[in-house]
Amino acid sequence: MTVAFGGHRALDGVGLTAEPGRVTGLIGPNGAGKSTLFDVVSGLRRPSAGRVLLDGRDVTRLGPARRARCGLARTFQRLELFGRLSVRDNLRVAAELGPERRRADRVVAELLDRLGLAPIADAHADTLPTGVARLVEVGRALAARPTLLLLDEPAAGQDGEETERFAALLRSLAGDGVAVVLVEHDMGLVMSVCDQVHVLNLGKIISSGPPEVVRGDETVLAAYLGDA
Ligand SMILES: Nc1ncnc2c1ncn2[C@@H]1O[C@H](COP(=O)(O)OP(=O)(O)OP(=O)(O)O)[C@@H](O)[C@H]1O
Repeated sequence: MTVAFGGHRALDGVGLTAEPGRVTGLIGPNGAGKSTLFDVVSGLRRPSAGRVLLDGRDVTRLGPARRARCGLARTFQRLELFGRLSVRDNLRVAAELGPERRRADRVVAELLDRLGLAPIADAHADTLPTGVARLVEVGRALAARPTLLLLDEPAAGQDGEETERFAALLRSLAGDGVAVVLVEHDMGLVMSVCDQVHVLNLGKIISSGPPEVVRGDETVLAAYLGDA
């Protein structure tokens, strides 16, 4: 896909595949184009060129709501929770719109438990520390029972212990068959949970491969040091 803002190409012929049962990492310096790519995949932005396929179906012309019904869910770098609602109700809103709306109560209870949020189920979202609020946003995405889950910096604001629990959650989601795409600046998390990592720089993929290969790629190091 390609996205042009005037003469500037935020994405320039970028292609990647997210496989079911795999965690796919998307990393790159600030401004590389990661969030723009999520916007194109989730339908918030039309690409200037290119296509988005979901389970082989071309969804490029579908809006975000239709794509959500096809099994796509995402979180946002800037939190988009309903601040005046409780943690439970944030999850419930999504569960009641999802494919299991008839058993929304059970979906919410299961997610509160799986994400360790049960003790704070009644807290208002706008009272939560950022790291916990991000987890609620992940929970809200999961309430839609996605087959493709896009996570935009979900671990920002989490402490070490929270990040470790979060890594286990990501692996267990992949174990359930979800295709997870992770945009994240925490390299420890990316390298420990991803099966495949793509590195974006200035709108182009400059390296792809398993974490251990990408980590040793000199082009990647140079891009992060502002040299590529
Ligand atoms: N609406 C817009 N209009 C013009 N330029 C934009 C717009 N949105 C993003 N850009 C530009 O596109 C490029 C990619 O931005 P994007 O937010 O996708 O990067 P990113 O990799 O997600 O960065 P970060 O890690 O800082 O979140 C940047 O140069 C940014 O300034």
